[in-house]
Amino acid sequence: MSETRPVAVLGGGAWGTALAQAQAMAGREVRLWARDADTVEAINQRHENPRYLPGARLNPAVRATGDISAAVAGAGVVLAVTPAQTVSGLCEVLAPQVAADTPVVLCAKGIDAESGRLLSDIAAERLPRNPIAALSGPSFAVDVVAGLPTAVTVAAADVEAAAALAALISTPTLRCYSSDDLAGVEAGGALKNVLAIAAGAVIGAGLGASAQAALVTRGFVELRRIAASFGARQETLMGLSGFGDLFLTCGSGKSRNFAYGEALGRGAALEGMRLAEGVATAAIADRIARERGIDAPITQNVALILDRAITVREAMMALLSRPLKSET
Ligand SMILES: NC(=O)C1=CN([C@@H]2O[C@H](COP(=O)(O)OP(=O)(O)OC[C@H]3O[C@@H](n4cnc5c(N)ncnc54)[C@H](OP(=O)(O)O)[C@@H]3O)[C@@H](O)[C@H]2O)C=CC1
Ligand SMILES: O=C(CO)COP(=O)(O)O
Repeated sequence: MSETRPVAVLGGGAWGTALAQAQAMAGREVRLWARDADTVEAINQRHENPRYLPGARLNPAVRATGDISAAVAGAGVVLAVTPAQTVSGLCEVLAPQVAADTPVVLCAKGIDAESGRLLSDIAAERLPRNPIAALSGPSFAVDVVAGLPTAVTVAAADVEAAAALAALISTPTLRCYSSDDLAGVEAGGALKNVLAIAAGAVIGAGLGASAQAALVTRGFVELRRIAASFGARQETLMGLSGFGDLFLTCGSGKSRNFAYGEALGRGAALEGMRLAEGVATAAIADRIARERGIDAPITQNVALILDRAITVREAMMALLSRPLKSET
């Protein structure tokens, strides 16, 4: 793995653009693949991505292309940054284009809805010759694109590969810790989105900050149960990609998931709102919890709210009236 080879970023949305910007600001050669021709043009000609990060000025070293093979040719690392439910298809497209030894770092936060598997499982199947890693942690694209500091975790099954990748991707403002708990890092990042919807819904429905804190805390217990069923280690879930990201997204309207939940709670129209990853994850996490016999009532109620089977207030009443037990 050489530090002089370009970084390929696949996905011209908010997070792909922000990660490309972070790499460019650290002096690295960056090739950003976006499928939308207007986005490619805006980035190359005007150094901006008005559709996904309006107002952000991009480093001219971020070069975009609509040709995925050109983006990944000779790259030292590939960052895959399209939404979770597109990762399987992206890996299929990538397989014949990418060199066998090039690490592919998954940056989406979700669980594959069709199979109920973690994205790294899907990627390892589609790209059997490539080292697979995941990047997750508290990091709003709008913060990272502006060069504001944060820290995330880069995980891979092999501890040395994870450390080498973390060093490769780290920048002076994006500090990358490493972990060999791939399942823990991925599951924490995916499941916190469901709780961010719940937290936003509570605020939107006017149920107050105390309810928000209680719900997020009990939701974190569920997150840890469901993540454990994927093989996650508990200490990973207490770190940046678990608690850290939960803390960020469950308390800020800058979170797309929180904003989605908040609109739901207010009874506002959801049309025109951008995809919140937690919507798909709530349904699949609820299904997984049932199949595996895991008690996850908050996840279940978020899925019901998203299905319009129950209102936010009804969900809260249902949660409050469950049989009392000691806290675990
Ligand atoms: N936004 C954030 O702050 C953060 C997001 N993430 C995660 O990163 C992932 C991506 O999120 P984000 O960048 O915000 O999403 P956006 O909605 O901002 O952008 C999604 C991008 O993916 C592209 N895309 C969608 N489907 C496909 C496809 N099938 N093939 C190729 N490209 C596709 C879209 O292209 P087009 O414009 O043509 O539709 C768009 O460029 C999510 O899993 C999210 O949870 C993680 C950390 C921070
Ligand atoms: O994952 C994120 C920040 O770490 C972004 O969260 P949202 O997708 O809810 O905006």
